[in-house]
Amino acid sequence: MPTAPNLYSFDNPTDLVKNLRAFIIDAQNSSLERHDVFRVAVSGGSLPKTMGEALLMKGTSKEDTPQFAKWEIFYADERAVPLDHEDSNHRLVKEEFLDKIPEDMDKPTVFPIDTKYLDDVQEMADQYEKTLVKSFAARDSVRIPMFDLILLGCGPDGHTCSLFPGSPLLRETEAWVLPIFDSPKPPPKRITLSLPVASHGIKIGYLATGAGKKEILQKIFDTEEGRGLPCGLVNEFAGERVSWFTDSAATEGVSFPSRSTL
Ligand SMILES: O=C(O)[C@H](O)[C@@H](O)[C@H](O)[C@H](O)COP(=O)(O)O
Repeated sequence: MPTAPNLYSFDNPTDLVKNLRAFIIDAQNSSLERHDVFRVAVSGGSLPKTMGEALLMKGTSKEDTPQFAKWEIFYADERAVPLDHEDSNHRLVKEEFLDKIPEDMDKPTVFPIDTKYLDDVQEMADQYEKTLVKSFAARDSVRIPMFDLILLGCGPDGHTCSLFPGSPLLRETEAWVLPIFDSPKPPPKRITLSLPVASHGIKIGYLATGAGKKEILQKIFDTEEGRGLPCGLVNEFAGERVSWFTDSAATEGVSFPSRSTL
């Protein structure tokens, strides 16, 4: 029986960024000890900017420094648009993080979508799944890929990745990557990790800050209905493997009992 997710609520953005960094570096260090590679999946939204802020701070020791040469970055969800399009999650990650990595540091290996398949999102999802198979199955022969870290956001309706409330995609048990043709959040065509993969990370970090997240966090943590929303399902399946990085504006009124700081 999984134990409850961790909900960290910070009073100021600097503390949140520092703690998010510690969480990511800790996940990196234990992954490198285990298999000498750090496989991370990231979402879009507000996450890439904060992730950039967290990882571009100077480290104080080797243990406190990102070893980017060993990082493999995948997309937890991506919009079916060119990589330099304003809606592209890859563009966001590139501008907010990758392009800002100092010259004297190594660069992560990044796996963007193949834009050959922009007009065929089913094929795009299948091809992205093949990219995962190459990285995971060859090394680990796994049924469900287990990312070392999955960094996600939470939409105002409780969606996560591009898994939206009520979507039949939430029932998927086999595929690793799924196409979306009619996303309620634009743009409509996307690909996303399936729920089993999104909730299978060794560590899962959520970023949800600001008063705009207050109602949905209350719902997810305090109501039965919220526990059935995509973010609530990740909480339920992954339990203590999930850590929420939030601020006081977002958690005001949440009565979740194990609220704490790192
Ligand atoms: O590409 C996307 O649309 C995202 O991956 C999506 O799942 C996002 O993470 C949430 O909508 C939260 O977004 P914010 O962090 O901007 O609220």
